[in-house]
Amino acid sequence: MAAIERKKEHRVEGIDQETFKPTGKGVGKDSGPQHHRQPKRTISGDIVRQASLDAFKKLNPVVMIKNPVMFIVEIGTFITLLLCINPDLFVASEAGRGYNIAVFLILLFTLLFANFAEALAEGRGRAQADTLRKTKSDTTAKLVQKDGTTKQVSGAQLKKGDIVRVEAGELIPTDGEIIEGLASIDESAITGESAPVIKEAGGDFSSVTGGTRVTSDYIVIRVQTDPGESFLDRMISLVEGAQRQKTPNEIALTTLLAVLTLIFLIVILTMVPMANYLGIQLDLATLIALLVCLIPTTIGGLLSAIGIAGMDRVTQFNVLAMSGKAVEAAGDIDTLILDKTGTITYGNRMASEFVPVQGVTVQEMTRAALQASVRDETPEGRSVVELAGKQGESWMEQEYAGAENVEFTAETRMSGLNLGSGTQIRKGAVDAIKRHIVSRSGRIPADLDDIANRIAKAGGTPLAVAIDDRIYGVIYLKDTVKPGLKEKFAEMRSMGIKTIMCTGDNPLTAATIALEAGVDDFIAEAKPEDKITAIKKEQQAGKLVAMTGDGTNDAPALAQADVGLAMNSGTMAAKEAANMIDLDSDPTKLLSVVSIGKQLLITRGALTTFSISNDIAKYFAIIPAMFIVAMPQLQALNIMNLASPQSAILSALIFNAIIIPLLIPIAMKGVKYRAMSAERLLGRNVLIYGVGGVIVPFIGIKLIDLILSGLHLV
Ligand SMILES: Nc1ncnc2c1ncn2[C@@H]1O[C@H](COP(=O)(O)OP(=O)(O)OP(=O)(O)O)[C@@H](O)[C@H]1O
Ligand SMILES: [K+]
Ligand SMILES: [Mg+2]
Repeated sequence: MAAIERKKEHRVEGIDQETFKPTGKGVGKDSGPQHHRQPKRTISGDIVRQASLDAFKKLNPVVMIKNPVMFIVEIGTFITLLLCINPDLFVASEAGRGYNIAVFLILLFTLLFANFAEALAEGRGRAQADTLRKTKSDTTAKLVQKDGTTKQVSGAQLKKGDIVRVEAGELIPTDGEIIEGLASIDESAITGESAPVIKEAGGDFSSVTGGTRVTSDYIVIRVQTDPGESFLDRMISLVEGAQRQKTPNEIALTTLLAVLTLIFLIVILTMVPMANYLGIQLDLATLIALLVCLIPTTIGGLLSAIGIAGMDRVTQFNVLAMSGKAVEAAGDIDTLILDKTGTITYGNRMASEFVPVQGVTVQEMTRAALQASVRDETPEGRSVVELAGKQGESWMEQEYAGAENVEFTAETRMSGLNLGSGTQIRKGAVDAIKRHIVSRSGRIPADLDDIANRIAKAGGTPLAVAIDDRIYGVIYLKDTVKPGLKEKFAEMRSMGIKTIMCTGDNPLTAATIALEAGVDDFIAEAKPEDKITAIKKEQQAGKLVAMTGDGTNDAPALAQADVGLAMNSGTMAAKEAANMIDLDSDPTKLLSVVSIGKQLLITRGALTTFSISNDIAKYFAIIPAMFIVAMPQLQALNIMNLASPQSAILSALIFNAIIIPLLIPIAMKGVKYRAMSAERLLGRNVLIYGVGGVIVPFIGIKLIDLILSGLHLV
């Protein structure tokens, strides 16, 4: 009935079966021009203007206090502002008003630069959120009512459970599951991919996303989310950073920086009585300048920009990360577990041959396969009905009147019908059917295993067909491995990541596909709980585990994994359980996410190293300047030979401020990451950012001092 008619309609529409590859986009190098990634978002003038404004707004102390290092700078800025008004406000001071104003302005810019970095990182996401919001613009929907008629309602009113009809050319109003129909859908608003995908009721490709457009045929969907909770809503709040929370790593680093700040504060406070004892009058603006130079303002000012930019980079790869924590975890992944069908292969397993066992004719086998599949709404089931139809086999609705449908589950790995007459028709994984037949004391045909093995060795999925206690033969389901996987998995191996394919299919098919795809290991005949067990086993061995999958049966495992990457082509359940969604449905995308995660961790480490090693030069600039008048023997320390004590302090403070915007590009783009061992990477970065952090400020401060004194400003 409906199934066959739909298939016909679909052929009339001229959709070639060859192109019926719902997930076959953006994979590997071979995808070529077919794949249209979103244009790389650059920083526009608008974003810069908005970020400059936001930099001032973020001066609000209530916002600032979340960043302890910069909050201390803000207090210092406020005190120097008071000193500009009255230099002798707290203690009598010899510093002139001009000096106080200079310190105040440099401190103010230090704050603004740090705020600007954060606002700039946020700005790109916000621009993308605005674009997405346009997609969400008021849609109307055809709500299907109880009596079957439709009524126009606003898309914003739709609730979970509502039934909506969407025709060709219309926007899908919100997320749902197709319950009737098959259509090609343009998902470019969300994925940036312009080639339409085909979605249909039943199976793993039945979920549709609000904001995408039906381009042919029609579909009837059951709404799956309440207002404000759709995928598009979540995507908007994600890219705009509304839900951004500090990751555990970030919190740890913020705490460490706060402790460092406190230590320097104590050191500076104890300097005052010491200096008094030596008869040196330290002036307040200088003490504040010294404190600000020594506390880790560089990393303190760039920390949140680094995190935001990392998330943004993931989005640029067309991956939605639900949390920064997941991105960081990706940077440390040891094991990757992948689902087979729909992840490693395209997932449109299609019946390609009916192979009868000895004593059964091809026609009998074809008929048995058709009977076992007439009510099977999965893509596998439909493809059986279609192939049988092509071979001239037909069936009558009345033959099945009163038949009970046995739906496919990943647990039983079988599907079929129980006829009113008591006849049981089944098809399913060969071992499952064998068990079923043995339990009914039936006979296993001698050539069954040979047929199944031949199909499995070719990488196909064999499905045995049985009526009552007799096995008729095997359906050959063909599926194609996505191109370019082998190279990507090899790259993962070189990064020390182990790949394991976990499939419900038999061991032989699994072995063939595993070899073809180039994974390190595989687990066959896995039920959903076996996938979780596999993940837990790795986790108990202290490994961080990533899982990619697309099916409803993958959802629990996606939730258990440290990084769960769902294919956008998959079910809503999988997408909800995962903490990342790949809009291109490319399992090797995890490689890019791993690189971005590592890059994020490395960038944060590198800039922290740089920030702290900067202090050495600042000591040499400031300490002699403060004490040299009273203690000429400190002259030995005055290796930088700066123009005057005031010039030394201002130069160090200016360097401290402008290093923040100078490092914004690195914070945003991330430190260059190459696939190499963790130790070598660490060594390399300590060398560059540690040694660089010592040398650069010596040069920078000296240069600023030369300019200031050259211009007779100090
Ligand atoms: N519609 C169906 N009717 C009967 N049996 C099926 C059907 N679809 C799949 N099977 C059988 O059940 C097995 C497991 O199902 P399924 O492929 O969904 O598992 P899985 O764990 O998602 O693994 P993967 O997606 O990696 O192949 C299949 O290998 C096949 O033998
Ligand atoms: K500093
Ligand atoms: Mg699956």
